[in-house]
Amino acid sequence: MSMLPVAEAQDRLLSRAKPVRTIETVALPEAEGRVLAADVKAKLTQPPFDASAMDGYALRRDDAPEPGAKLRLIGTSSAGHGFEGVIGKGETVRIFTGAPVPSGADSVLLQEDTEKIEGGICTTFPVRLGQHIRPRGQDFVEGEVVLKAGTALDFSRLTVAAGMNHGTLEVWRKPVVALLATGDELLPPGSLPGPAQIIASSTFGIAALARKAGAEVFDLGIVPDDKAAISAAIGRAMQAEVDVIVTLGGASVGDHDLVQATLLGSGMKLDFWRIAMRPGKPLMVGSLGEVHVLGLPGNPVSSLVCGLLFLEPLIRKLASFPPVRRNATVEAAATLRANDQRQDYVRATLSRSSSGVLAAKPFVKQDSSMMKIFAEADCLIVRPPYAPELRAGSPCPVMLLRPDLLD
Ligand SMILES: Nc1nc2c(c(=O)[nH]1)N[C@H]1C(S)=C(S)[C@@H](COP(=O)(O)OP(=O)(O)OC[C@H]3O[C@@H](n4cnc5c(N)ncnc54)[C@H](O)[C@@H]3O)O[C@H]1N2
Ligand code: MOO
Repeated sequence: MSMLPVAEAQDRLLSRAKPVRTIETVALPEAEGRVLAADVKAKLTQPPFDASAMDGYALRRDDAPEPGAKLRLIGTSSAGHGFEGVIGKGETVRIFTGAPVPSGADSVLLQEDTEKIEGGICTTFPVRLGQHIRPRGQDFVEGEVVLKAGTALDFSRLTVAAGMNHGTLEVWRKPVVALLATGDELLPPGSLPGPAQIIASSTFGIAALARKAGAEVFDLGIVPDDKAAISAAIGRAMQAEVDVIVTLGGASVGDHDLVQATLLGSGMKLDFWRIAMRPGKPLMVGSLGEVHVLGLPGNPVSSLVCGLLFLEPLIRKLASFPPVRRNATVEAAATLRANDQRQDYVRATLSRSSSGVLAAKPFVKQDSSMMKIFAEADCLIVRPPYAPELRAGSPCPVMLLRPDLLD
């Protein structure tokens, strides 16, 4: 039985994937995690006026070059309430952080560097010309392109977008991923399973992966191993104009594995089926018109590993995000035996040795139905096809399951 190498399967899937190019206008709070579809120009200049950077006194530097200068207090400028007059020779205005610098002033002296005297202040520190003033437009000026199309919107980009006075932003539509769990034995969590029934779990992990990668999830629920039921669910996904259909289970060769046959009957073009990997061998990839179809194996760990290797990169490409960098090299904490023809993804924990080196320790049992071990794992040790024995202490390639949690 011929099996496609993992890298070739990934390339074939991704080379066909085109980023979604429908524009949506969304309110700023909904724009987090989205990708800009157009350049964003500043609608105003920031700061809109020369502003004080400190609480203190606005003055003319020539009036107080050295400590001991006495200045007459003629008013106050606070944020939102500027001083309308002009500062003349020997005069000062009380000023607060963010307040407009009054006309005539060219510097701000910290209040800590002054002493109050009758009718004004006496300086206790030399003044440098222009100190503690933020010039108008120091941040950005009206019409300036501050965020470019293609930028992913996170906390700092949303802040500057708001600061530029944008209440809405134009972003690419999220790819929509339909999820369908198949199997007579499956029940949703919270149900009372009968003797031959189990809980459908992998939908939740795949949905979480898909959302984190930038997709909107359309849950088609659970259908029995029945061609008409599978076909009807696929029809609902097509009608909803989803970008990707993901099926869970029924991908292998058993009498009840009907997913591929049903999809072919619905007009699916099969791209490939069966990958030289463990777990996840029965993965199937095809297309229904423009819609990508991924048939994931039923075993939860197999589904999730296929999700990490195929679904996540697909969604990120459709959503205009760069791939997640999950690959790292650590040390093997145990000796790993020589591999066969399938690329092995070995569940392992990571821990730091006393010398600070990260080492991956494989779980003894690697059955692809075992969710608990997968939840405890930090990484997958990647064992290429026909890799020779890897001795404990050797460099060891891994795929990180939670790359953002690694320091
Ligand atoms: N004769 C062969 N048998 C099998 C082969 C093979 O090559 N020849 N491949 C094996 C491999 S590898 C895998 S992986 C499994 C995958 O098979 P299916 O995709 O057809 O999965 P199912 O049979 O539907 O289910 C497998 C297992 O997983 C449970 N399951 C299904 N869906 C869910 C779900 N949504 N959440 C949790 N658990 C689920 C299901 O009850 C089964 O226990 O095939 C091997 N067989
Ligand atoms: O390839 Mo299967 O995914 O080993 O259990």
